Amino acid sequence: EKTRRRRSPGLTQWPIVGILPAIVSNIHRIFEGVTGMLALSGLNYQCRFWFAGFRYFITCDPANVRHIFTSNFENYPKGDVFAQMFDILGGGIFNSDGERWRSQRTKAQMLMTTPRYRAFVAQSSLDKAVQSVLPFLAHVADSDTTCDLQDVFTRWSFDTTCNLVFGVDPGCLAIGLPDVPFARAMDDVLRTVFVRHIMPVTCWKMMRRLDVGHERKNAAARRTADEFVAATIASRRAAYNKHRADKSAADLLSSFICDEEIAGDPDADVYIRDMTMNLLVAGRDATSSALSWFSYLIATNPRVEKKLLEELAPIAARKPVGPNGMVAFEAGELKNLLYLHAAVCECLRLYPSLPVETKAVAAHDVLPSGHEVRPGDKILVFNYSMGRMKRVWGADCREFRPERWISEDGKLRYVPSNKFVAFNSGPRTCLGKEMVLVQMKVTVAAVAWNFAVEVVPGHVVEPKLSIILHMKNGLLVRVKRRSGNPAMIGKQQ
Ligand code: HEM
Repeated sequence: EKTRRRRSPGLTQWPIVGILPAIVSNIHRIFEGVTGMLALSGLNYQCRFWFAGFRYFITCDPANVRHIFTSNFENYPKGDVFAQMFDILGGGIFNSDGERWRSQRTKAQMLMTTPRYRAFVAQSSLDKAVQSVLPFLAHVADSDTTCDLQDVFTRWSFDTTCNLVFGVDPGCLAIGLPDVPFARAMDDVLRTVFVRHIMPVTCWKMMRRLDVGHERKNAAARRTADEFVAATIASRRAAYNKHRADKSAADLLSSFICDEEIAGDPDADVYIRDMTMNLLVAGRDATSSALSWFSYLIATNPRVEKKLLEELAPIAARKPVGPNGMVAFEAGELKNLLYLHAAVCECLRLYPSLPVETKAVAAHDVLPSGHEVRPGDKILVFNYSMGRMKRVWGADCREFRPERWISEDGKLRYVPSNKFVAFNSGPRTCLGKEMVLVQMKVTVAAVAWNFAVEVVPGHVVEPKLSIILHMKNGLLVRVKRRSGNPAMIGKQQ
């Protein structure tokens, strides 16, 4: 086992410096490198950086995931270093542990599961598909040019998330693709967070103090982002104070402002700032990553595309064709489509938007795999690798095969969340999961039904080195309008 580990095609282990040289030389393919290493080392890998005095435990073992995220949840907080790296999130839900996290989660969950909010998500997803996504792609198709679909979905996601969280659509996905300072500021902030992940803490803190490099850009970006959020909160509060009786707005900011418990908090504005900023960060990049990988997978798997269109055909046949010759589907119409649901899950299994999750260790513990962890250790759960383990998903684990989610009797197969980790597992499971599934289904169904998407030949699609699983070179595609005739299923015009 030791010899195999040392010769791992993933990352080689050296005396004293451990896998550090391998990480540095494989940084461009770190996700695949770690996956190869975990496959050879039995799903878990412990490495020590003796000279730096800290230890990492890397895992994609479902038994350990259950233990860390659920059974012994209290022992594995996010930790202080996480909160320092993500300082943009303030004291919000992502950055908090213990009671502060629990109370925010309860509040956010309560507001995000009301029938009114669900209806708002469903309607705004449809509106955005009809008013922005389809017209934009029609423009690209008619002008016979290429476009970066990842950029399209990042803009879509920013507009959609801003609308759901702040009740404002900044219009990033307008034809002409305008520059939106708030969106650019958020990109700069998240780039800095990634750099902080791979740089020693003392080093980036020093750069922050000296206001140089990424940290300088980050400080300016944070000012832009904070000003936008503060101004939006102030104007909504003013509007609420003026028309106190009107509580019709369904966006989350309005719900926070109307909430009497929050209003009684002397730090209500800080609470609302942190909460909305966290939801914005949570929603924006994860959803755009998922939509980009889904489009890539559909474009390169004609068999799956055909089955998806066959499932949509009976619904499309009952619907009137829009004035622009296109058809969009409502969330309620897509809710029970099994193959569509399976394809979305299968995409997130192979391309989880958060490829890695980090946890701290509060007290000494022995994991189900037998490995010991101690306070000060850092745990890295490799969601990306979990979907690529034969021991977990079988010999065809690298294939995009939605059928694996469907049982022999044609029902959705139950898969535990410690094996399908895209939305996290246990008490910190993603709060946006149901909402994202609605948004994704409405968007991908509209795109797939109306357009054939082809990746530009020679364009290299590979993961970017980032905390979010974006594509390094974007997703350069050509789109062609399809006939609205279901008989044309799967055929490009
Ligand atoms: C495809 C899209 C998405 C994926 C794959 C995803 C996945 C995840 C994952 C893996 C976590 C755990 C992160 C961690 O603990 O570090 C998480 C947490 C969370 N997600 Fe999502 N997410 C998505 C979209 C959204 C959206 C649109 C929202 C709402 C606007 C949202 C709200 C949250 C919140 C509030 C948490 C924190 C939960 C907690 O700590 O208790 N997510 N999500």
